[in-house]
Amino acid sequence: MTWSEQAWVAIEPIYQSIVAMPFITELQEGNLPLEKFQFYMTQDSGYLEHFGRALALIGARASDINDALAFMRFGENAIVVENALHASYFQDFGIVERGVLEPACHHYVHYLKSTAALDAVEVAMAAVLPCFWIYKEVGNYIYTHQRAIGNPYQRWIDTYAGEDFAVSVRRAIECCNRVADTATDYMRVRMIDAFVTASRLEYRFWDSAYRLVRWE
Ligand SMILES: Cc1ncc(CO)c(N)n1
Repeated sequence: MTWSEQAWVAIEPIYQSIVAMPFITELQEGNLPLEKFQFYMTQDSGYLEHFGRALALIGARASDINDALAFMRFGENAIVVENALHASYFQDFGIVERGVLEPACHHYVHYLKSTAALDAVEVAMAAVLPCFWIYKEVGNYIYTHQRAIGNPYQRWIDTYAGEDFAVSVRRAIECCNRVADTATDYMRVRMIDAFVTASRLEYRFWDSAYRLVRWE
């Protein structure tokens, strides 16, 4: 089994709980309450900025020059997408400002930034992989299961179900497999742990948006 196949087996139960969660089923049906989507969007805007910074840092730390370039581009892209959110989605969905990072988002971005800065670069690459891979799978899942015509959230679905995003996802998976090939067993296990942790944080991110969890 490749490292990525092993990693996906480890998160399969988390992935199954994600696609069953009300945030996802209602997004798919187009009946997710606006307030919950607005909460998600503001948090995702903050998330993407910091995710972009973490990716650029991983790029700076990557040993292979092509991996460095790939991660720097991923980082740039995350921030470009953040700008697009600000420019269009914020207006479309009546969001005035981003606001503070609420607990789930705060936890996730700081986990990614500290892992990118202080852990082995292989572990950092594995920690950011769910952000690519789970979104791709969830985007495809919603796209194939949707029935609603005129879903207000269609553009969001199309972004993550689209081929442009798929290319980045394949590249990120390939990179993790390559570094895992020459890593020690201990390092491969730590990479899996990071992949599982970030997947749990993806679950939390959606769940907290659905429940509108804010700082006390
Ligand atoms: C929380 C989260 N994870 C992953 C992505 C996809 O890059 C996103 N936009 N938001």
